[in-house]
Amino acid sequence: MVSIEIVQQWKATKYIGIIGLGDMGLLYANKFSDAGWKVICCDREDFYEDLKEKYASAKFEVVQNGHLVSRRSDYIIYSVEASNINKIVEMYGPSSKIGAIVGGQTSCKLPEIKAFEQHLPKDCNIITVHSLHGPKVNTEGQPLVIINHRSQHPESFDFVNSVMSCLKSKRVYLTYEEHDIITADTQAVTHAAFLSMGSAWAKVKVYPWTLGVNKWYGGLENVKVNISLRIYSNKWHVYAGLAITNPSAHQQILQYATSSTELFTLMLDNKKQELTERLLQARKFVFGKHTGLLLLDDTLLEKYSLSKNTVNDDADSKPLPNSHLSLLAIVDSWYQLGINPYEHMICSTPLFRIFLGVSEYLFLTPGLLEQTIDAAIHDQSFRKDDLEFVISAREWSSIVSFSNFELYKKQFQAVQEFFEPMLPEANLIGNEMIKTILSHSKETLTGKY
Ligand SMILES: NC(=O)C1=CN([C@@H]2O[C@H](COP(=O)(O)OP(=O)(O)OC[C@H]3O[C@@H](n4cnc5c(N)ncnc54)[C@H](OP(=O)(O)O)[C@@H]3O)[C@@H](O)[C@H]2O)C=CC1
Ligand SMILES: O=C(O)C(=O)Cc1ccc(O)cc1
Repeated sequence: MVSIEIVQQWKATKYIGIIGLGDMGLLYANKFSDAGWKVICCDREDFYEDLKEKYASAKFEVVQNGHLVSRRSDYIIYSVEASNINKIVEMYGPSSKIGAIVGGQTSCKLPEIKAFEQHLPKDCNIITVHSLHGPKVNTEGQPLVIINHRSQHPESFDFVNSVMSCLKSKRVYLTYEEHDIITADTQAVTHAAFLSMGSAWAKVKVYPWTLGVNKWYGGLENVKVNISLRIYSNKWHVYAGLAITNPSAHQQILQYATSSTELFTLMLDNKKQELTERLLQARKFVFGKHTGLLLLDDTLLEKYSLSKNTVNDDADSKPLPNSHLSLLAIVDSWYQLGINPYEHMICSTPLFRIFLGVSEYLFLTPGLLEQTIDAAIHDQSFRKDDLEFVISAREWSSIVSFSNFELYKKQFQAVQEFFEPMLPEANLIGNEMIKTILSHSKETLTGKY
């Protein structure tokens, strides 16, 4: 433990540098400077005049470029696009102050660490971080991974911990290899599922919340819509970077596409028994040891609908049972890959916890899985949508496997455009939903895992 006096001394004498003043860079710049640290930031040199004006009254300083940040900062954090990390570290890394600590915020650590090892002077320490949440989520209590990769002095690690403590996040100490495997299991596959739902809806040109109480109605459906739109309201490069640059993520996303295809084929072939046996095995593997309360419940989520309809408006129509292929496929994927998702809870994002919560609800609510399998086999209402979903899951998997950033961007932005008019409202409702879920699941999460 470092004494308060030492921390005060560090705050008075040391500088934190942030290269990349986008969403996450700005979050850190505000948090650190509010906590009394001296912070120097930059974004692209072309933006300097605008940024200087925009942040004239901020507590942090804006300078022209990464060279100027690097030569003055004792801890330098690269908060830039994952696909550009090598190029940007190559550019500014050699300007790092002698003995500086260097880290980054990119979501996959292998390319970041490689860039640091290749381009930083040998006297630099490498201690990198990853906040496992988006820029608008309260940092308090969320997981923050800290990777102490190369440090000459124990003090460097204490220093980074002192800086990060103002986020009040739950610090998790891992190697970069552990980090990348876990985030492939959690983040990458979660995004693949919700990206596939969104592109399937965009392809059939359906805003699912507009179909009255017949289809996609109720708590689980609200989660699918809200999270999918939340992802599409973000920047494509965040999702592309974390999936494409992480080799472990390719396998996970491919398995998700394969599970979706195979389960859908069993539905088409009317193989109810085979489908049931496969899903029961998956349930036993993933949820077999589950005890206590569920992470989420359907009624909690009922009110977060974008739909203006209520069941009373349309008393004659009954919601059609969904096959929930997207949720069946994730549990099957975990089973096929031998992944216990609860083991990753310490290092999970809000979206992953919600995805696990709704899957848990589907598999553990008495009778619901059986009812879902029945609908999947006998009810054709979601067949066309499921087909589009399978195609989309396979498309995303191919794009990621071929590491095609351009196609990723094109596909992402086409869907984004389709949902554009709804994104602001969806985000408001989605934020409320996430807040409720997170506060509801806090005790369950910390108590159980
Ligand atoms: N958004 C999220 O939810 C999270 C993101 N991350 C990771 O954090 C990193 C940053 O993400 P985020 O803040 O969302 O992305 P942003 O696009 O908002 O921020 C990145 C910023 O870096 C700037 N930049 C590009 N090149 C340079 C350069 N040479 N010098 C200085 N600045 C430069 C970009 O400018 P320009 O736009 O012009 O290229 C942009 O403003 C990514 O690696 C992402 O994966 C991690 C956790 C959560
Ligand atoms: O919670 C999620 O999965 C998000 O979508 C936000 C996010 C994006 C990238 C990260 O590296 C961490 C969190």
